[in-house]
Amino acid sequence: MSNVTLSVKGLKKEIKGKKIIKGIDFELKEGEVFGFLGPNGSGKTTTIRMIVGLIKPTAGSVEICGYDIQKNFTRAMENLGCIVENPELYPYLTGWENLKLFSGMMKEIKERRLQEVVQLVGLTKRINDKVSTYSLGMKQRLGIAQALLGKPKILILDEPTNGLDPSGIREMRELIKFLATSENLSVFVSSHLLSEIQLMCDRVAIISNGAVLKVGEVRSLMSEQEELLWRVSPIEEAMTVFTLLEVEARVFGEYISTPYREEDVGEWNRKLVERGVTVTEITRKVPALEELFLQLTGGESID
Ligand SMILES: Nc1ncnc2c1ncn2[C@@H]1O[C@H](COP(=O)(O)OP(=O)(O)OP(=O)(O)O)[C@@H](O)[C@H]1O
Repeated sequence: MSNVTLSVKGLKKEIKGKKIIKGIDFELKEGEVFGFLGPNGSGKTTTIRMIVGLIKPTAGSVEICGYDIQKNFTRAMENLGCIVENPELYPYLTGWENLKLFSGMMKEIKERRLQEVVQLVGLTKRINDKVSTYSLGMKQRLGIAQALLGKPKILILDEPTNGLDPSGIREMRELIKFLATSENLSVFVSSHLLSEIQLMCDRVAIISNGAVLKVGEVRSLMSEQEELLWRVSPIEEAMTVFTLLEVEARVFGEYISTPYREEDVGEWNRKLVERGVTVTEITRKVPALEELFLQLTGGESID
């Protein structure tokens, strides 16, 4: 997992004097799902458009498998598959015909590869049906199949679960994780939903206002356990109650800290009150990643 496939350094974009991307850096490694998380308007799409060569950076560099996109564009792009806006599909053709047409525009794609990508995205049964009969999730998967035809090392997906129903979201998430592990692909996924990133990514970069605020492993950013802080009186009596309940509790200044267990909070509170403890406040302390994202979004875009 240590081979770097994509390296973004000091990337900036200014449009009409407005600094949209303010010098961002991150790397993608082989076989990982990398989340690009930020509220709407934070600069995710602009960054992606620069990575895939749709717009030119004002400054900085993008290297794909060691090829600088400014100097070696074709070589760089051979290693990259992407769906930036909606995938280009012809609804009156079948899935297979769409793939065939698309592969005709690329060099040396064998029929065998077409079959492989169809299988990878789980469309074998429906591939000979017209695309107009596909669900949005199936269209997205066909788009991913197209993007995989040239055996890229990196797959870039801009908000891949947007507009999908819950089962479509789950399937897309599973597919993304599967592609990273089974094909050793680096998958770059942008999203404005923290919950999505938590469920499918190994690492995450958080972008706000055109700047990357944090890059890190999702697991370590999440590992800070969720806690409950109890403001209670008297503290000693409350500690006795938690001990009797076999809850791991510790005194924390004027508070008692316990693990957060949604299903038990009511019961613990009742037991405290029964023993004559006054509970004046119960606060849930969220993990670092969620807290940071809540601050960025003002709590609005979070699921
Ligand atoms: N061509 C442009 N001209 C002027 N401003 C632009 C242009 N493209 C993007 N912007 C501005 O740059 C900022 C970042 O936009 P961008 O689309 O990259 O954000 P985003 O994170 O992808 O959000 P969303 O998910 O809403 O698309 C926004 O404020 C947007 O209005």
